[in-house]
Amino acid sequence: MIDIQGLKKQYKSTVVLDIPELFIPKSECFGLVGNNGAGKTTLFRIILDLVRATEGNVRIDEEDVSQTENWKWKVGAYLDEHMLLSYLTPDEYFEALRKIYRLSEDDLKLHLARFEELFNGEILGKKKYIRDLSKGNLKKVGIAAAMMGNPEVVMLDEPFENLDPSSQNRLKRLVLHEKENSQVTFLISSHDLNHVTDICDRIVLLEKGNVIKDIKEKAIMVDELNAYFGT
Ligand SMILES: Nc1ncnc2c1ncn2[C@@H]1O[C@H](COP(=O)(O)OP(=O)(O)OP(=O)(O)O)[C@@H](O)[C@H]1O
Repeated sequence: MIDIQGLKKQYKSTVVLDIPELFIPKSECFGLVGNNGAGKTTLFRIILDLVRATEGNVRIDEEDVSQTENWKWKVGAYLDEHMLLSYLTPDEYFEALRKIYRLSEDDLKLHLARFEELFNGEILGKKKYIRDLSKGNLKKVGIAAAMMGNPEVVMLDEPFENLDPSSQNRLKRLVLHEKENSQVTFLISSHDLNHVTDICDRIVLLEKGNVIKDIKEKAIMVDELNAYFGT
């Protein structure tokens, strides 16, 4: 489904990402980990064509993301708050997305009902602008937005960061429920080794832009990562 070939990103003479080959099949819950500056966000930004690779390409269902547009309707993503419209309230924002995705009002209600527990009464009907939300609540809006319109791929950059412990567990349950009930392919970057290993089928570990581990066996994930990170 997502096929990465000969991917390299360079800023001046520094190579920040170098991935000869990486394939992420449909329905996989793919976890991406690595220390600060390892290249996780850069990889996500290249997949979304927010930055261009220096060499190589990313294909989603055979379509080169830097050359075509149709893949955009298959992908939902939340990388950071720049992806939100901060002058709207969350209700206005979801309504705007409803129109973009051509969903009915009932579809939107159904979608948002899935997030009721995660929103914890803090997001909807509050008449508070997105720009005034706490970091955790901003993240919740972004995640709910990324999952709108039945995307085939959902990309979340550090989704557990800034969430309180109950919200982290609620988000985990939400992703696990989605995994069980749909064919969505998740790409999740995280510094939280426990959460990411709990929900992901596979973990790729980046170090200085290189894939140094690609772990597909659930039983050894935690030990392998603890050994690497010294945790
Ligand atoms: N526009 C840019 N110009 C120069 N260097 C950049 C630019 N964007 C990213 N980098 C560099 O690319 C490298 C990878 O950064 P990236 O943000 O992808 O890492 P990350 O794994 O997401 O880190 P973190 O865990 O801290 O969020 C870093 O060394 C960063 O400084």
